Amino acid sequence: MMTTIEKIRKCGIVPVIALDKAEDAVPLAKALVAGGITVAEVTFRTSAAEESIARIAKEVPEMLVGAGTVLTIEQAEKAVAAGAQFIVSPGSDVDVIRKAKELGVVMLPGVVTPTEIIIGLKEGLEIFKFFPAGNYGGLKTIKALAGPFGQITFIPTGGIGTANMTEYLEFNKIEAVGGSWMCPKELVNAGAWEEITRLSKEATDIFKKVRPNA
Ligand SMILES: O=C(O)C(=O)C[C@H](O)[C@H](O)COP(=O)(O)O
Repeated sequence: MMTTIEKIRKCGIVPVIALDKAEDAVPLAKALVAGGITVAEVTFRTSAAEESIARIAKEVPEMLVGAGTVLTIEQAEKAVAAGAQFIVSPGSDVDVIRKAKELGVVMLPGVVTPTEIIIGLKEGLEIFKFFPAGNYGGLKTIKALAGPFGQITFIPTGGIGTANMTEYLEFNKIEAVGGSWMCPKELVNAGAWEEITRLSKEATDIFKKVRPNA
């Protein structure tokens, strides 16, 4: 069986999902899967997050579902109880990192500075979300961080899309790229599932071109 990280690596793309209605969770997950995306980060930015994670975990078993924007240990507990298999946070909080470990799920805390990376390393982590990637220097900054921190890898998120995902994926210290471009809120709220599948397929086609052996 593949581990959570192996699944993320194989998919190469982590869609960041914000759902206003839990009823949209399963159709959205199926639209992503139809376009080849088998990972989803459902953000705790909306109150529908918990129920959305539960529905995807139950009804779309081929999807690896995780929770995003997890800022507190309570959210981490709720996410994992609902079925989240990984936890993403925009930043690094030691309590949340430890809670994820205790709950036995992968934790991907957000970092942009060496100090934040050192905090994560101390907690035994090796994979970090680099967020918001575009605003903090993108690939150039990731390459600079990879110098002193040769043992770690990144999932950059923020400001990534079809136009620049290739340059990120060409760097071997990048596990996958994250973003919301294939499932923007307007399309989700409009129930534009076919368009989301089309955008997902476009992204997975680019990923496969850069990493044909993933
Ligand atoms: O909610 C979180 O925890 C986040 O980290 C934010 C998202 O990852 C970014 O908003 C995605 O960035 P875009 O693809 O530029 O929309």
